[in-house]
Amino acid sequence: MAAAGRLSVHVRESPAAAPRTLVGPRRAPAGRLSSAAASEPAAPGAGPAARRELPPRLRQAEATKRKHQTSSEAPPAKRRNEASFLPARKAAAKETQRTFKGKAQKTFSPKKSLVGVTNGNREQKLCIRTSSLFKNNPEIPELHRPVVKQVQEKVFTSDAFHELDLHPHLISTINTVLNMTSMTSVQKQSIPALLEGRDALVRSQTGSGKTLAYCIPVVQSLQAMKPKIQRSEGPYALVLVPTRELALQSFDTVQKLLKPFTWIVPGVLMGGEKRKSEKARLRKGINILISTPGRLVDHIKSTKNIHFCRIRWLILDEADRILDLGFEKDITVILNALNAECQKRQNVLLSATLTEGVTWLAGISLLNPVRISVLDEHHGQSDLKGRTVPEASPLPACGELDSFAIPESLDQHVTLVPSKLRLVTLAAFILQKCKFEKDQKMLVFFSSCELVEFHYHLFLQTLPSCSGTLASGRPPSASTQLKFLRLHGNMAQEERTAVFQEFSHCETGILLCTDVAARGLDLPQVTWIVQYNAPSSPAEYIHRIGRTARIGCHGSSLLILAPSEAEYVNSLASHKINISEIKMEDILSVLTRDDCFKRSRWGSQKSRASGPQEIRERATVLQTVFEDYVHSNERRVSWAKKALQAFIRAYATYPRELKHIFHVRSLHLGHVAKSFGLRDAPQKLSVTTVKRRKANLNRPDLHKKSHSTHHRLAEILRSEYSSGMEAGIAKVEKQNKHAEPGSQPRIAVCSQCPALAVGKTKKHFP
Ligand SMILES: Nc1ncnc2c1ncn2[C@@H]1O[C@H](COP(=O)(O)OP(=O)(O)OP(=O)(O)O)[C@@H](O)[C@H]1O
Repeated sequence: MAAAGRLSVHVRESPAAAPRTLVGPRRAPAGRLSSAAASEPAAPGAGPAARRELPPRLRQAEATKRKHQTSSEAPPAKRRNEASFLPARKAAAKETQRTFKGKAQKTFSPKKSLVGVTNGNREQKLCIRTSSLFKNNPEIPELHRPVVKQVQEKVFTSDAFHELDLHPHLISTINTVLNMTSMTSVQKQSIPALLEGRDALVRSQTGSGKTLAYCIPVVQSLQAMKPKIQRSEGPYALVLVPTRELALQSFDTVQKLLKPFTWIVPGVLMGGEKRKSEKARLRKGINILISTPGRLVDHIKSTKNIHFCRIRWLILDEADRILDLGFEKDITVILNALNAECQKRQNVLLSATLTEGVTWLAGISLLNPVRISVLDEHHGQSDLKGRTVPEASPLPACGELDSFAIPESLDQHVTLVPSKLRLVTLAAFILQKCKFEKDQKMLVFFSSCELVEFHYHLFLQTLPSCSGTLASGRPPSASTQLKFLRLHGNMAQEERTAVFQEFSHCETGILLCTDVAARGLDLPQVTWIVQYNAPSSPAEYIHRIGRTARIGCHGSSLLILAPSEAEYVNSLASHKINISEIKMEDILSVLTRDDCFKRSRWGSQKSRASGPQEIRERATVLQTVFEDYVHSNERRVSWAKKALQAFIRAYATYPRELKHIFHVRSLHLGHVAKSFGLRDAPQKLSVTTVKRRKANLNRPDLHKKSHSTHHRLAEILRSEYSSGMEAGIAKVEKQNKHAEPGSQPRIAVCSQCPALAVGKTKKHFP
């Protein structure tokens, strides 16, 4: 049952097949989702009395829909007036209509595309029905992309590590074990400042070497302590990171640096492991402790052998995420525990994105901090000579909060795709890059665990079977075989770690993931980042795309937006993020390179379509592959519906400042359903939070609107960044792991951390 104030989406089945328009007090356009459901919508298939209660315009829409009942098409949806922010691309739109405008539903037989159909009976399965993908779509607006000058940083310096005053063994480890000689800009600025004993707030672009920027000073200072550190003395340095994978990665780096200093013991606490064995390791002693906040809180509360009296360093990597929603209670507990035991330590906050949260914490927590920000001197904000910004300006200037540095060698793209075509466009893009191009490694970001699971199984079961004959007649080579992996917060830890390792080491592959992979992960040779669901903030956009183009390498990104979301490009531009457009048609055109998407009409006759018509037909064949898979049994249909619900749930959690772009009311349920391989929109989908909120209008105590939004967002984040100790989750994870592809996934609802009996501390640090 959903907790009060939390979004829940209810789907009630009804025998009628036609998609429903939901009716609420604030009426949505026909076919669009209305989140306000105070007046109960007339049920599909409900009697005439119920229908009579609909306003005349909607009654008409209902009638039109009944006419369309055999197709999954909702009646033509009236577009919202998008001209206010982007004038319609009239000429181009006409062209699109001319070339892509579909006829009504057609009958055809997709060649070699029927999932679960063996070669023998494949040809017999004719007359598969797929409604038109290219009909009644909203116009794709012309993207008047403002060209902005991106903030850029210089990654490398010509200065070598041996120029620093470090232990010779540490320098030789950096040179020989890590294979590094010159410092990056952020390392050149941070290492000396931290070795002076200063607190610091460090910002530099993704993939610029921030991990070593704090690890080297920590190791240098701890190895120099006299008398030598004893393992049994416990933690001298505490490193907090938001995810388990990042904890593992940072642990790996620290371990390498400690090779010559065997008396210093590093350790990682990250959930997923048995609490008992972590307790045992803590008892033996860990000197550099790397942990996720949730897991550390669990130990603070339950492990006697954890103490912080010798802590000299506190590092918050990805500080803005750690201080963000969902972690604030954990951080409060940790800081209170630290402050109770140790009085003097060095505090370091690092991130590629400096947000208000970090600034606030820096303001109250860092003592006489140095701010290190690597920015291009051409922008007049730089300090590339290696100087650090003096105490007089420890915090960033206001304007700096709004723009982020982006790796110079990162090409960013956006494509506008109507909802119905999203799934085929994503699949075509994956095929284009990972089947027809060599050595591509791709990350695809989704908004929730359920979406990752759904698309993972769907693509795993369908796309490799589409890798039949290329248009050239050649069979695909082994190197063009598609390898799908997935990573999200609801997976069992062993599987998460295995996937992380596998994707790190493989040369090609497609990792479908949630934001659990957005922060800090250093996955080698990633060439493409695809954002299938837009991120909830520009900072998250930066971190997601930052998984490619690291440390001076080249990389590309693609953001997939619905036409109604086009304004998001302007929103990114206001943060100095520059994106160029790729046309959806150009992505779909790759399907003409693969003969398994060739359509044959009525069994044998090949389609003679060419150009845009051929692309349209092949996209329809691919959509049919997906729909066949989803509709091949009831469990898969219900699974797709759950994924659709999860999508809408996540869509409802965009922050207020983005609601004018991403609002559930602008979603067309029938069209969105197609992007989940559903032929019909689920019946009576209602988002009951709004209803509940309405009902609470007379309850001033429940008026904390922003709190409930925060709470929902925190719940979602928490499911991604959980400590791994939540009761019951392990069981669900295990069941999911062994679930049959396409079977009903059990969705673990990660509970909030139990209420913590610690009040908010005003001053956390000495
Ligand atoms: N001086 C250096 N020379 C060569 N490679 C380096 C150097 N410093 C770091 N690297 C490599 O650069 C990559 C990125 O480093 P790191 O993960 O620390 O970046 P980051 O700034 O923390 O990124 P993010 O903001 O995404 O967390 C790693 O593979 C690391 O080994």
